[in-house]
Amino acid sequence: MVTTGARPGQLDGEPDPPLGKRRRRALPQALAVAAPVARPHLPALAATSVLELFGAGVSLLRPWPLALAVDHAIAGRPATGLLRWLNGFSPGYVLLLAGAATVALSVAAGALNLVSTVSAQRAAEGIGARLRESVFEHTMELSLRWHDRMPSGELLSRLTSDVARMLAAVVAVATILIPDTFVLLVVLAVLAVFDPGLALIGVAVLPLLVVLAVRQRRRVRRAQHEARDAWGKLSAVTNDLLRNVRAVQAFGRGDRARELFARPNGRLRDAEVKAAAVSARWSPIADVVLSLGAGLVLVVGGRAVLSGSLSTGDLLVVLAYLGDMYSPVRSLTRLSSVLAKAGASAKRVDEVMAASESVADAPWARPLPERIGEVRFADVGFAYEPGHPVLRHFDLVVRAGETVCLLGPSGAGKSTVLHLLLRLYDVDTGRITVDRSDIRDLRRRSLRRRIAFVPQDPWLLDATVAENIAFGSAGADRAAVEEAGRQALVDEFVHTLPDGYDTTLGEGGVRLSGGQRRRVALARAAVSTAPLVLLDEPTASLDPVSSATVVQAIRGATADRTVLIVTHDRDLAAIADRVVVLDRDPERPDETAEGGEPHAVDQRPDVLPQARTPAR
Ligand SMILES: Nc1ncnc2c1ncn2[C@@H]1O[C@H](COP(=O)(O)OP(=O)(O)OP(=O)(O)O)[C@@H](O)[C@H]1O
Repeated sequence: MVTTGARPGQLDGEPDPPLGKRRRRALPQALAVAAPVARPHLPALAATSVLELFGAGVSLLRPWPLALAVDHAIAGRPATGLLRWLNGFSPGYVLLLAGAATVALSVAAGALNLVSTVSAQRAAEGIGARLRESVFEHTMELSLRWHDRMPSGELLSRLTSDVARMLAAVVAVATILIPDTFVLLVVLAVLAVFDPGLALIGVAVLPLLVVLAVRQRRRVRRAQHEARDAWGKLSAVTNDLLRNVRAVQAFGRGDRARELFARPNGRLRDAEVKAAAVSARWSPIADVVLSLGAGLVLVVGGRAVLSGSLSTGDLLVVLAYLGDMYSPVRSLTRLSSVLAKAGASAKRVDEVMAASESVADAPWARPLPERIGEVRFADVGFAYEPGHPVLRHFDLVVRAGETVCLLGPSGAGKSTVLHLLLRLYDVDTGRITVDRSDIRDLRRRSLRRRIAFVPQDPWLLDATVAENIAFGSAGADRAAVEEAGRQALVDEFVHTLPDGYDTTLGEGGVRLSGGQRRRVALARAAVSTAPLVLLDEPTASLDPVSSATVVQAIRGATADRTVLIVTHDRDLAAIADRVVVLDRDPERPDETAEGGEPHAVDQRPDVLPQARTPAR
């Protein structure tokens, strides 16, 4: 479980320092991000590496049947050492044995490779699932200010494709790094024992290769950074356009949407082409350098065969081992490219994981009791953007059991008042108290559990009507859901849906009308037994008859509860015990784009909106 916490002394809204100033290099960064979630899968990865080692060991035996066939069966040289027992057999039989051994070694190596690849993939998928879970959990804890800055499409691309690239690196490390390093070392040792001179000639090209590989890795990483960023931007734009497909079609602006899509799409194409070219350039370079070594061995070894100091079979074995050595060298340099890609992705995932802007619980935070009394905003100041205050010196008291209606012009900050009480954002100055306790000293979860909230844009999940209503209260059973549906007039339309309360609503509740969505959101509040109810324009987009019924329903559902309503609806305002106008103070200078600063004015509901009393 990855926990989120603000840096000591960090406030909500205080952004994290620029990444470059505090982050690690790409590879350690990849390890730092993946290590905590990879730990439980380390035994499986270790088992994979052991299987790969066996596979590599079997592969290393492959040249020997060839030498057997050439030297003993074809050239007629007597076998020595461990193979002396073959001398009693005919050349045909030795050839048969060599052929059978070649097949058997291939089958064994293939089987080991299959098992190890499946096992590595399984471990990697386990790590991936946990990593995605950790990143997701972390983002759920991050402040809305952070989410306001981070486009959801960009976040989605980090959560999915960047994590996938990191997994590719995990699999590659288990299946390439460890076994191939082993193969390389064994082949070097065998070559050194077998023919030290030829071995030295063969490996002389390796330092050059290492220098080139390091330079290549840097280039790949840079190109991959650009490509990953381009991916993120395209995802963000696509997500935005898809979410607004109705607006695009309604305004007939498919051309503009195509234009908006085409720009990041083109940039991604260019970035990917560049990244692919950088990666592709490597393969021929490595091959040329390696063939240089093999060519030298062929010349020097061939001369030794001609002079009789080396057998043809031995030269073939040296060349085969050089081939065996070059193959892991090639894959190790390719691995460096995979790691560079993973490093670029890890940086993007780490950027999310390292974000610590959260409306965090204070270490001393305590739970809020079940029953709550007075809610007070005292001299509250708040700005989404520095220098653009939305609320300043805002005071409001809502007593236990009271229904208070918040009125005011669009943009005055009414919804913001509700968001601050929910601690979706923290106040910049002043304080909000519940029963004299500053809400920053209370556990967020307990605070939010004591509040039923109907937002202005009802957020519905792609789930059934019943599941959407039950979202308002963790313990709600079917009977409670249907009762809440009855109270919020969901009953009126639910029977027209194909599966009633079990109808899936589609993304964002797209299968419902605006008014129907609002009723489902109201039912969410009705099903909750929270003592404090916050309603943001609950009767908007309802027809007058439904609105009147909903007003009555709200009355019934909120009896004995403390209610704060934001509305422009006079009928709804009439049920309030008190009306507070959140206005912009005309006597103060215009410091915001839209006018003066907002302040609260109490009014009696029956004299709306002319008469005003001084701010509380
Ligand atoms: N996430 C945000 N980031 C930056 N500014 C925001 C954000 N949300 C709201 N604002 C700004 O804060 C101001 C108050 O917004 P708020 O939604 O509280 O107004 P409101 O009184 O509820 O308006 P309405 O009656 O139109 O719903 C507006 O000027 C708005 O542009």
